[in-house]
Amino acid sequence: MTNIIEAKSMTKKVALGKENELPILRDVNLEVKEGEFVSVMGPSGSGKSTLLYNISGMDRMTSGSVKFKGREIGSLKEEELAKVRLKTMGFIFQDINLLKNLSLIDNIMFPALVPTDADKHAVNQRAKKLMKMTGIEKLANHNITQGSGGQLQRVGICRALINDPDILFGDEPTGALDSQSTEEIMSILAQINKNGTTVMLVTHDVKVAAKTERILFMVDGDIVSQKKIGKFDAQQGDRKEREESIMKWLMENGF
Ligand SMILES: Nc1ncnc2c1ncn2[C@@H]1O[C@H](COP(=O)(O)OP(=O)(O)OP(=O)(O)O)[C@@H](O)[C@H]1O
Repeated sequence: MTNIIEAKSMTKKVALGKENELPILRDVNLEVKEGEFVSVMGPSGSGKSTLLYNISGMDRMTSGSVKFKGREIGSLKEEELAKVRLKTMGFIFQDINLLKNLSLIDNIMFPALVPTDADKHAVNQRAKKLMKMTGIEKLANHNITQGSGGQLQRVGICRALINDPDILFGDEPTGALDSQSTEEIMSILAQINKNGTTVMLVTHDVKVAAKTERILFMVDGDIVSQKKIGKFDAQQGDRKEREESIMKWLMENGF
């Protein structure tokens, strides 16, 4: 299978006062295959979010190489990079950041209406289809005060998918949700992945990681270990074994 992401010797340093630099990513190498469902775990402050932001071009790495679909993103100008992000990457976060003056469906449509020649009707149809897929079609004309956390995260997912991205990045997308909503969001993400979209999530939650197929473990700005567990299939009934094997592996890695 082709790599959608290939990162080599990626470093990120931030200035600490006038003369010191703090390394946040240290020589990270990473490959993600098209269609994979990957999660990133690790202690707080180990650089998980920074990794996600730097491979997606939301932040600029200090040195190294990141190829997205074979294209070096570090060499793209800001405007070109913004286009790549808008058209080929979707992002979901713990804080969903919806616009409060827009209805939920308008929030979802928003990223697709950035190009001035966008076909509004087609975008509206796609937004409705996504809302149906995530089970929130009845909330189209509601505003953000009228949805639960889980429902609003589904809105966030629909918004992230409106431009039909190749990859969906999530930074703790279930971090603020109860266990039932977390389950529902993970089922939706699994379905999206099954439909062909690559998914990469940062999570602290073993139950979330157990629904992904490969887990990366970060310590002090580098990926120090990884565990492949294969795609999750709810029918197989091995959820507990998956969670236990991840916990064991995390403990072996000193987590
Ligand atoms: N712009 C910045 N300036 C200074 N320090 C930063 C900056 N960005 C990140 N850091 C530091 O780099 C480290 C890694 O941050 P990051 O948010 O990537 O970690 P994380 O593993 O995602 O943590 P958490 O699980 O707590 O969200 C942290 O110590 C953080 O404080």
